[in-house]
Amino acid sequence: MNRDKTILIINPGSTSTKIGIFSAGEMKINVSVRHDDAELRKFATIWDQYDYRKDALLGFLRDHDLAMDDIDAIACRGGNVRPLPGGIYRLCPRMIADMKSGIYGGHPINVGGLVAYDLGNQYGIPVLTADPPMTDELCASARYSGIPQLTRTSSFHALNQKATARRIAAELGKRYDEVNLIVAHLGGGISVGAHQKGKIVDVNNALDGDGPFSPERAGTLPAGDLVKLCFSGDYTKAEVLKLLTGGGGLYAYLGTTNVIEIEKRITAGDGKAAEVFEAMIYQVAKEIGACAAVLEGTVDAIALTGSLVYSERLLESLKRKIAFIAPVHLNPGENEMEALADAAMRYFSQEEELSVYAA
Ligand SMILES: Nc1ncnc2c1ncn2[C@@H]1O[C@H](COP(=O)(O)OP(=O)(O)O)[C@@H](O)[C@H]1O
Ligand SMILES: CCCC(=O)OP(=O)(O)O
Repeated sequence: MNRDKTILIINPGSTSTKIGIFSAGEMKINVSVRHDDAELRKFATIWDQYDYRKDALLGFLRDHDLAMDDIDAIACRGGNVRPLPGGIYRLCPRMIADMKSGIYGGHPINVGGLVAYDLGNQYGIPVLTADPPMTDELCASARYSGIPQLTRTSSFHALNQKATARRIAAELGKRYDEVNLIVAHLGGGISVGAHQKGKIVDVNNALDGDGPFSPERAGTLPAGDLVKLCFSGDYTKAEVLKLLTGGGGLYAYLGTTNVIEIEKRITAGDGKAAEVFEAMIYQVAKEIGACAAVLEGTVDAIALTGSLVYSERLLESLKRKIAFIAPVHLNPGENEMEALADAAMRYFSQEEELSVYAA
């Protein structure tokens, strides 16, 4: 193992930018810069966040007395590229063009990918990603929507889903490809995946109006009513898309994505906040139940991960609804930073070959 490499890890989420430094075989620094709703809402598109997210990164380096010349590689979580097998990829012009096209989704990880790519070019170092969000292992049935014009795709927290699943399998004393797991990533976006013997055979498209609603996303909507809303003349296409991603979910009902703030309101007796928060948990539980059916009832464990897992209120309610399915394992926060560092080290030690991005 090549232990002398220093890796800069960039992980922009919808409500945070996580930045890390992995060096001499361990994670030396791992910080999460939280972004205020008001701050992020100043930007009309995710691309307008380029300078903002880059400044957060360069500010982090300055604060820790680091310079880009100290860095051997950058590892980042994204972005939204065409559906691909899991693995380690080196960001390339085709990936960047696909991120910029917006065809595969518009999430700040694209901006993070571009910031990383530009810095990589400027300093002549590789920029890597691993198990990006479009990692696609869906089974044939999962691709059907109900009309041939629309195909279900996977766009989700693939990196954390896989890393968490491997960790839970190890806790069970088994290999990942020996177990059936349900993993719920509960963060700014929510994804619930059915992992069958090492493959994520079904998962909601966490970005684009599918699955449970989340702090900032609408999740699945009543289709007929959505069509009427689109044609009502009251909304532009961009406004409707914003309702699905960014302006949906807890934000739409309560005006904030900040769950710590929402919990304070609930404790202070805010009945609406309590009802909306409970509705989100209810939808997550339903999605977990659906994954149990996909796995035909053979579920070794359910893993709950993401920052919402720090909420005792959420855990108490969610566990009550799902504990009958399988033992519930908690993994609050995420494993993304370590997973990206591990991938970069596997690249340097040539333990794993780079996957090639399809033309
Ligand atoms: N200690 C905590 N307790 C409850 N909720 C939290 C806590 N910390 C963060 N959150 C909530 O978790 C969500 C962000 O989750 P995170 O996994 O960090 O996602 P993202 O990558 O989307 O930024 C936000 O809604 C935030 O308010
Ligand atoms: C494309 C899915 C990635 C995602 O939704 O990440 P966050 O929940 O961190 O915004």
